[in-house]
Amino acid sequence: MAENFEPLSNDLILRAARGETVERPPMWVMRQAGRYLPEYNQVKGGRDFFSVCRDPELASTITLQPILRYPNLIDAAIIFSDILVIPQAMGMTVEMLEAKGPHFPNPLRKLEDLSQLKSEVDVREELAYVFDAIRLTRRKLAGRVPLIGFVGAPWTLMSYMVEGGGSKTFTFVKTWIFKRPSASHSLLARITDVCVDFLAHQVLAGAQMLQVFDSWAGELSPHDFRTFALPYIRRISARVPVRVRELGGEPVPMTIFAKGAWYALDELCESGYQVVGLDWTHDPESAVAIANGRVTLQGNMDPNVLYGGREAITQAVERIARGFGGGRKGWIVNLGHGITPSVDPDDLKWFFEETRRINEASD
Ligand SMILES: Cc1c2[nH]c(c1CCC(=O)O)Cc1[nH]c(c(CCC(=O)O)c1C)Cc1[nH]c(c(CCC(=O)O)c1C)Cc1[nH]c(c(C)c1CCC(=O)O)C2
Repeated sequence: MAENFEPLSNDLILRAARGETVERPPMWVMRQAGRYLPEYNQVKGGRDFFSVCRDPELASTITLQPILRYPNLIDAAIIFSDILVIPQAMGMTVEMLEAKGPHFPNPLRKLEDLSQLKSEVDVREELAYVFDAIRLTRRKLAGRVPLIGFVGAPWTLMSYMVEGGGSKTFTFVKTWIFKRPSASHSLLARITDVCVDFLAHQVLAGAQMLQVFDSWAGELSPHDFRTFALPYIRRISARVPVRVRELGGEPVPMTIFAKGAWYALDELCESGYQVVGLDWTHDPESAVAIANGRVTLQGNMDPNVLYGGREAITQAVERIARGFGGGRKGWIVNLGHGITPSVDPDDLKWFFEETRRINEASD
């Protein structure tokens, strides 16, 4: 059963996601709890990344850090975790190497490698630590802002599982999809089942909005995106609300962020999500025209503008706010991808303050 938490004092992002006209556009940034924050580095210390994810007390503390540092500027928290907890729950070993990123010692290179995957994944048991972290975070947030849960999209997760980490060429995973399309579809379907169950249980634990990260969508041609990514993205949005109701909960708004899939914006607007995330390769004006009121858009300043200094940030924020038409309807402010580790937290504060100032001036 879902626990009773304090009512929200700020539900701006939920109203914006539902397509309502709001007093100002809500804002948060992807990876807002992370290495650019000295308080994150302090809490993490020398600890292993995934052991921090598995510790609900630490994970909830880190989730709240940006909310406490930027009071009244951020309109949502996102649970501190990682998209790679799913491959782990399915039976794979994933390590986070200092300064190198994720590493799978036994990636899925051959069909036989699939034998390391569990035939049945008990999400409630394997990922109980995420649900505990969500419950604890909701208690600590005490209704300040909604809490976002998330998952990696099947194509992105399959890429990591096959490549064994990040990649520049995606040769191994592309070998899979082009040489073994039918085995690829079965693997994507297995991953999708776990994603659906995981997202639904996050809602039952207290997640008030959900985001699906398809970080490697842009590596596929439009045709291959439609074949190997989009069907599973759609399956998730179709099944999660059904599964949430089955478990006795109420469905929540969902966001799809398919990085690099600018060519698929029209289809993403019809993929069953209330919010579509945009990376910085979109012109806000054209994206608004394509979306044409079907969804709320989220984004999309290039995170690297945060390295350009205050004047550059102000100019970008002004231009983007104009592009989204002032943002009283259909816009959630964010970056076009995650904030990177060397950003000065005061420059992010400037981004938030300038966004607030500009959107209030347009009243
Ligand atoms: C692709 C992906 C991953 N993880 C994630 C994605 C999708 C978003 C995207 O496209 O960037 C999602 C993610 N990872 C993390 C969050 C936490 C919540 C938040 O957004 O604040 C979220 C939402 C924490 C993290 N996940 C990771 C860190 C840094 C690890 C550390 O502290 O040592 C954090 C704070 C590690 C991670 N995890 C992953 C990579 C490639 C890396 C290493 C490189 C990097 O740091 O950017 C996989």
